[in-house]
Amino acid sequence: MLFVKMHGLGNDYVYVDCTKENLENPSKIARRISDRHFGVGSDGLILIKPSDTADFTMEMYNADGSRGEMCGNGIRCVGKFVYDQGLTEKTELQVETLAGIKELKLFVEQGQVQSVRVDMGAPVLRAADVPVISQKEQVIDEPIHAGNAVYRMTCVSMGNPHAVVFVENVMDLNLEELGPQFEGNPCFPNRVNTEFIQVLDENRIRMRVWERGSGETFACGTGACAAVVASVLNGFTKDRVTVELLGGCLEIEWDRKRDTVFMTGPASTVFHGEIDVTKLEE
Ligand SMILES: N[C@@H](CCC[C@H](N)C(=O)O)C(=O)O
Repeated sequence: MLFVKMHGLGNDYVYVDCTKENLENPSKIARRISDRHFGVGSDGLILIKPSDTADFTMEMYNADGSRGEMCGNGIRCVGKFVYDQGLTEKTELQVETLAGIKELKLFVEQGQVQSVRVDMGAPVLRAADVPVISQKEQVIDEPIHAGNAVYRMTCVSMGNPHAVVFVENVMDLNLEELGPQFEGNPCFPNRVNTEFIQVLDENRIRMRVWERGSGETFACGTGACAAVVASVLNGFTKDRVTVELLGGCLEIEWDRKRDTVFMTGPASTVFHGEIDVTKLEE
């Protein structure tokens, strides 16, 4: 299998051109290839496929082999991938995902993709649609028990489910312990991605993330969008916010008039490789 290892702010995936390759059992390959000791090492696997309704389809798998409906950092890399590989010459693209068709704009200078802006669509707040089990119509600043403590969360779907939790200092948290307590909490029927947010000022937040199916990652694009929506709803920030993640910064804007969220950030290639997937051990 030919692949390209890419990352968006350190949120790294193995990308496969499935307009050419045919992968059987991608969920199993995702688990094996993501292993950082016995595989390539990544937060998951992303397949680029043809689409009947858009320019391409993005199919994403977490490191545990589960399917993600959407991936913000991944979709920027898909834009760079199809442009760099000559699968398209377009700099404005539509990519089909399980969370609908997303529009990408590639900023290219001297043939190099510098950054990608994605229209991530409208945030979904209705609890049943996130999904999160609650008596409330929307979960905004509501309590949740995790471990021995009570946290307050705001739940947002960006096509995939997110719980956003505001804390004093994100660097003080033990995410290996805390993250799974949110991810596996019975109030989230589809599990959840959890963003821990420290508000720096009304234009800037700092975030660490525990991703459903992959654990702590260096960045999460859908998570950064959910975090900004939650920050606005809780009165902490304006609509345009710089999100500081472990791997760098994303610019997020919640356009309230059009009710859509724009995400802008980089996409990087690490290396090209070839692997015999039948020899990967689990
Ligand atoms: N890293 C991603 C999100 C990947 C999917 C997520 N773990 C899920 O299962 O929903 C991003 O950049 O958005």
